[in-house]
Amino acid sequence: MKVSIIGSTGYTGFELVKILIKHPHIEISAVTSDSYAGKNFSEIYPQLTNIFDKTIEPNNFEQIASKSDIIFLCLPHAASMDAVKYFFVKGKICIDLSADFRYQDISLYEKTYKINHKYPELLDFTAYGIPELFEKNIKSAKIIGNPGCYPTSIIIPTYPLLKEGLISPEIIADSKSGVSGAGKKPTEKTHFCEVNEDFKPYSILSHRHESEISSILKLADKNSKVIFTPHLLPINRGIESTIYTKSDKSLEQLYDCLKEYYKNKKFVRIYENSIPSIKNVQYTNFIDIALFKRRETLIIVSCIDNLIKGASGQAVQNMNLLLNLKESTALI
Ligand SMILES: NC(=O)C1=CN([C@@H]2O[C@H](COP(=O)(O)OP(=O)(O)OC[C@H]3O[C@@H](n4cnc5c(N)ncnc54)[C@H](OP(=O)(O)O)[C@@H]3O)[C@@H](O)[C@H]2O)C=CC1
Ligand SMILES: CC(=O)N[C@@H](CCC(=O)OP(=O)(O)O)C(=O)O
Repeated sequence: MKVSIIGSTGYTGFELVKILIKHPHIEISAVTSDSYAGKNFSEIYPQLTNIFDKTIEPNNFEQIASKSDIIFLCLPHAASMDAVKYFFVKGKICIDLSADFRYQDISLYEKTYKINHKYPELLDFTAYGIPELFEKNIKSAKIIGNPGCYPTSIIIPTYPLLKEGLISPEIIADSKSGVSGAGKKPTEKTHFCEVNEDFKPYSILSHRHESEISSILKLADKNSKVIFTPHLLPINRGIESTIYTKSDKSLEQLYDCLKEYYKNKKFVRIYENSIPSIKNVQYTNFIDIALFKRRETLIIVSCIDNLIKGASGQAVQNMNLLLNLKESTALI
């Protein structure tokens, strides 16, 4: 299969290239960026010198469509919409890493992102891309709304417990992310001097991922309510989420539920005797989860690499499912 990566010069694009050059059934036919068109990809990422030296192309959708079966879109929110529409009409499969196709409820998307969705009719062909939970939908979709990084770390451990009615629907998620979560372009909030040697929450009670998490968890338990507080960690990559809720079930019952739900799911690792940490998942597609309980209070700890399980790794996992390949092809 031939794939193209639109917005390839950003962090998720770079990770996609590194994964897809190892994929036995994939050829990367184009990588794009308007700012770097004409340059060699390895000039931007010298780590790939003599490994992936393809010339970067401009975002000419007609040319890209003519040489691709699958398109990964690594563009900011709103910028993806027109591209997805174009490639969908041409019969291509789109895996969109932005938030533009993550919501089935258009008004919730529009309220959260404060933009109008131009193509609500495409949502009928779209699946939310957590392969461990929505395999059937993903396999028949034409467009994958690849999840946000924080939502991935929170939804995977809580969805089964909510669905089985084992925990309270009121969830508080306290998450910390490395700075690559904010993309390659530094801002006033993310440049080195602002982040280094500091640690703080941001977007308290107003982060856009709260509605994404809530909308998916409501599929498991319609009464679920989420409070989500993100923090910026002075590290490059990785997310740790500490999630609090109540449960009158034993720790063993809760573990049994997760172990049963994810028993054949390679990338979900349930720790019973260790505490997950970012270092254990960096550069991998794993999500590591552990549970702790005192009286009625349940604490769930989960860790992912925001750029792999939280973005590009999960995107390739979704592609593998769509192509009926082994889910873990090219991924560790
Ligand atoms: N970083 C992360 O951990 C995660 C990111 N995501 C999402 O994935 C997407 C990509 O993120 P990331 O790689 O971090 O972003 P980056 O900012 O690192 O890269 C963005 C890419 O998109 C291009 N681009 C930016 N604006 C436009 C535009 N208006 N039109 C066309 N191209 C544009 C840039 O091209 P140029 O070379 O021209 O600058 C660059 O190639 C985003 O939607 C992000 O929210 C999802 C999960 C996790
Ligand atoms: C550290 C940091 O800034 N993180 C980003 C989330 C990145 C991500 O996964 O999300 P999207 O694909 O929804 O952008 C943020 O808080 O906006």
